[in-house]
Amino acid sequence: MNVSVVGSGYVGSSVAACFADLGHDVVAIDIDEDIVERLNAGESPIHEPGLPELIAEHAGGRLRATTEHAALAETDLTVLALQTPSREDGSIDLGVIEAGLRDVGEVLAEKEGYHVVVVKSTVIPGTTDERFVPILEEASGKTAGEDFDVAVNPEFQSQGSAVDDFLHPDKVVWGTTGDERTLALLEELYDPLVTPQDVPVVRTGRREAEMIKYANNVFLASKLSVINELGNICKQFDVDSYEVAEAIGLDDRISEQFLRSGVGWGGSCFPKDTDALRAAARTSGYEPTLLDAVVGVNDGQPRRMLELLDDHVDVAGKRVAVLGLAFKPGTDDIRGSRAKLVIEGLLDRGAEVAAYDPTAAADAMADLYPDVDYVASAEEALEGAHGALVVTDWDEFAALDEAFEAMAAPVVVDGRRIVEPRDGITYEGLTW
Ligand SMILES: NC(=O)C1=CN([C@@H]2O[C@H](COP(=O)(O)OP(=O)(O)OC[C@H]3O[C@@H](n4cnc5c(N)ncnc54)[C@H](O)[C@@H]3O)[C@@H](O)[C@H]2O)C=CC1
Ligand SMILES: O=C(O)[C@H]1O[C@H](OP(=O)(O)OP(=O)(O)OC[C@H]2O[C@@H](n3ccc(=O)[nH]c3=O)[C@H](O)[C@@H]2O)[C@H](O)[C@@H](O)[C@@H]1O
Repeated sequence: MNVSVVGSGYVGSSVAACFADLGHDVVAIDIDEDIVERLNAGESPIHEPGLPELIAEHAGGRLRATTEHAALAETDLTVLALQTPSREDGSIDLGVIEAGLRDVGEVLAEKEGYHVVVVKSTVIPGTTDERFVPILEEASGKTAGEDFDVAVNPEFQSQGSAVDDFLHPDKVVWGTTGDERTLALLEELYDPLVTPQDVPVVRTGRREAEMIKYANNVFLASKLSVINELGNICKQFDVDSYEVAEAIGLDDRISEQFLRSGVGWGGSCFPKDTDALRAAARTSGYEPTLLDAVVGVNDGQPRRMLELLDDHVDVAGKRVAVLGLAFKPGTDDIRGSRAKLVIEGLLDRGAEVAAYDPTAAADAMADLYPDVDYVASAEEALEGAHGALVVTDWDEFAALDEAFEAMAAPVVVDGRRIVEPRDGITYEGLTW
């Protein structure tokens, strides 16, 4: 089928390439000319394993990109993958997505035939019913449910494994009003994915689909804060929290996944989604006390890391290595990265920070912290350092060995349990 994807960032570019790979003709629309040029040149606009290969294979064939929203008129269905960032107070900022919806609505005004707009962005329950549908009706002059429809289809892919997650999902969620034409188009869109793998499809209402996305992310973030708090308590009692996690993970009701404790969860979504849901809950008159604590524990982890370093060295005026800047391995994204709090803590202490990440994450970090020395290798960061803080679990940090010998004071505080303790270094695990 002919599909348009509006927004070709982290989600949109992988979703567009994956739908093309599933056999659809896809046009990716973005206002960023650089992204459009790269996609049309067969290049990935982001660092994401497997994505360059898919884009190279389909660009110029089933995948094309444009800055012109008018292209969506030639498609049956438009997937919206626009950003929904946080405002200062943590609440969701709908400015970009609402502007994008107006662009879409203006094209729908001219289009003949039924069209479905699929909201893939993460939005607070009720947003599609109460804000998006009226915007589309006003911009198009048409009636939802008659001339066009809006469905909610949240995305559960993780950065660093987005392509694999998209092509092998645990579930697919379709929030609709129950309109048969809309469901038929969603079935056609997802059939090449769900039928061969028998993927569970959750057919639900739009508000429920919106909430399912938050519940999924906030539950996982909460699970991490629980294991981080347990890890902090383990450290007090000289207990290895990873042994504890391995044992409790054998209980199917707990499950082994998302039990890696350490410097905490970051990323483009866990922080913004927990904040947005807390803010929305408060506005609705409900105090989300547990979720407040979930965020509180998370914010405390980088501080604990710095305090562990303080126990061994006074870092004022000394070089300290920060290993890893991306919020997780497999991505160059620094949104919500714990490295920011770690760097800020070190700069506050008057340390000279030498930071390394294997991806282009350093370029983005340099805009925020220009005084940090961004170096080209972990070895270079460690050379002459009076301490090393391991923030991202990149595999290459596990392979570091003799590099620690070049440190001026070999104190390693590991926030991800990626470095092996060894003779010659003072090793502190954050939660073990
Ligand atoms: N990043 C992730 O892994 C995941 C993100 N999500 C959700 O998906 C949504 C998108 O997130 P990201 O892809 O990370 O955002 P992003 O910021 O990487 O991408 C958004 C893209 O939309 C483009 N854009 C902005 N206005 C436009 C317009 N009017 N017309 C066309 N393009 C426009 C921007 O240039 C940008 O390339 C968010 O709601 C997020 O919460 C959901 C699951 C995973
Ligand atoms: O809405 C989103 O954007 C996405 O958010 C997360 O995906 P993502 O943030 O890309 O990556 P995760 O693997 O979930 O990691 C998030 C953070 O948790 C941390 N984490 C993860 C797992 C773990 O055991 N311990 C741990 O500290 C990671 O280091 C990272 O900082 C969810 O896992 C996806 O399902 C969701 O679609």
